[in-house]
Amino acid sequence: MTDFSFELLGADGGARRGRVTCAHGVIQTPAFMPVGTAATVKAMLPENVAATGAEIILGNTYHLMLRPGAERIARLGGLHAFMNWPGPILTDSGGYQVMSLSELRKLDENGVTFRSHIDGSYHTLTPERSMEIQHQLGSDITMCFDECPPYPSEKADVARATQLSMRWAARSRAAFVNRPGYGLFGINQGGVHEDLREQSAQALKEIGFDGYAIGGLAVGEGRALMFSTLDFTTLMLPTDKPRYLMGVGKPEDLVGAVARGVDMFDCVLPTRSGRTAQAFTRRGPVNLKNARHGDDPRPLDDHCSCPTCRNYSRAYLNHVVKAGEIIAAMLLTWHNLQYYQDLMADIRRAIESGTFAAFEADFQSQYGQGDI
Ligand SMILES: Nc1nc2cc3nc(NCCc4ccc(CCO)cc4)[nH]c3cc2c(=O)[nH]1
Ligand SMILES: [Zn+2]
Repeated sequence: MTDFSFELLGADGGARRGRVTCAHGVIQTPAFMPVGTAATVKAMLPENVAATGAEIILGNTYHLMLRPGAERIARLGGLHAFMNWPGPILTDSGGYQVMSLSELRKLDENGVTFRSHIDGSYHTLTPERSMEIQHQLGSDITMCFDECPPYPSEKADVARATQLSMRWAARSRAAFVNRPGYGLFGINQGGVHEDLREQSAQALKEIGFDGYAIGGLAVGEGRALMFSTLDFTTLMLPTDKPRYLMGVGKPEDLVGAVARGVDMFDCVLPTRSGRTAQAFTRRGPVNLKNARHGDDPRPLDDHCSCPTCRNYSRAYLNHVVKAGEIIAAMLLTWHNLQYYQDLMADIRRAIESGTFAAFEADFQSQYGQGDI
């Protein structure tokens, strides 16, 4: 079995081109991970997710522990077999989802106790339990158990949450089952504060991880503050390990974060938008509910090779969206995931050819022009 590894293949300014090797395959970076929260990338068959070019997907400890249960998935052969996704899977550790989805009961040094948003039953997550669940799922990349402070927060509370998260990172590392091909990522915290980010980066590097995520962002701070925080945070992290910006983001966020040294991303935006009639195109987002599409025979994006753009008109998409047809979610999700993967492929090619700065300028001039 090959070891978990990251190869830095090249760089262009702050942008990096790399390759992650793990048990279930190889991931070209910069990479975007479609979100498969409840063991499904919503409205997509796994083979069609792969057809978009996605090489790795994200799963969630929080959702799968509540339903159908981590032990049950383990008995059925693990998450890859269960959901029929043969490629790499990264799982988030649950802390962020507890805070954003459940009725929190208690957070203390040991972990969090909460009520399920599904049936109100009580559950506890600790670093040790989160590691056990992600092991039972069979994740290629396990995330440390952390606390993501909300935005805005008093600096003192960000400091408290950051220091707790670093103690939990050490407990996560100690509880993680080391296997060739399987990696554990630390999660840098510190809000928008350079000194707290530095303390967190030092603590994580002393423990030692296979990759370093940047947490605590995409929590409402806005793009400018996210980018200014990235400007100093990525430089604190090891250059020879993958850097993963959690929960990001819009196409403009991806391009700007790659420019600042980020290698991996995940976001629910392309899939959630696919279910709410929003489509991404190289000229910006398009709302298919808009009546102006009702007679438009053109495809969504004539540069896109996805089945939606090859076989359907905007008029048809407008119709099935307004009719609330299931095919609307299928076609728009497929297109959005293809758009995100094509954007990442274009980014990787631009870094390889040393033209990323021109790519970023061209992207910004075209995107957001509004749809014709
Ligand atoms: N373990 C851990 N996980 C995280 C997940 C995150 N996800 C985000 N942001 C997602 C924001 C987000 C939420 C919804 C939509 C679609 C509708 O607009 C898009 C983005 N920030 C995040 C921070 C953390 C973090 O520190 N630690
Ligand atoms: Zn398309």
